[in-house]
Amino acid sequence: MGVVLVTCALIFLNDKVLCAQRSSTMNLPGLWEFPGGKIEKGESPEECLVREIKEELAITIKVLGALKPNDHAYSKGIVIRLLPYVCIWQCGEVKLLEHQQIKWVEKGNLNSLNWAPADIPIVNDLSENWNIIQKQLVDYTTES
Ligand SMILES: Nc1nc2c([nH]c(=O)n2[C@@H]2O[C@H](COP(=O)(O)OP(=O)(O)OP(=O)(O)O)[C@@H](O)[C@H]2O)c(=O)[nH]1
Repeated sequence: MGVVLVTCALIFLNDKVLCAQRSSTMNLPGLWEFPGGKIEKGESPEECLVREIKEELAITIKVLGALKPNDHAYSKGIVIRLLPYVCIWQCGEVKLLEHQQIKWVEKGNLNSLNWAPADIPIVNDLSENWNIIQKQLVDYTTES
């Protein structure tokens, strides 16, 4: 059985990360996710993320590094491999082109959202590594 590769962006702005709620026209309506989408033929994960985030939220991001992927088997035998990347917001104003709403969420509130099942290990990993990621982001922004 094939595995569907899906990228997702953990977009940071200061000490918050962007979380997006899937709308009624998407599958898993009402559940929260990190925005992104399926990798197209010939695309790198980073290229996919930059494209998807422009398509979904109309903003430009910079992809900084990968976190641990998570495989999840949804019903109907579909397995998705969710590939999370730490990103920073670069420019543009968020427009909701597909999602119902977004929230900029701090570490302590991540668990209050109703996450898509495939995202739960990623949210846990993010919480555990939050301080390390924050330090890398500070180093990146002071260097550039
Ligand atoms: N983008 C994204 N998709 C996720 C997450 N968690 C999760 O289970 N998914 C699932 O991964 C699959 C791909 O997501 P998508 O529908 O956003 O991908 P896409 O934009 O390329 O879709 P399309 O083929 O309908 O245009 C969906 O089945 C979605 O429910 C997540 O955090 N981010």
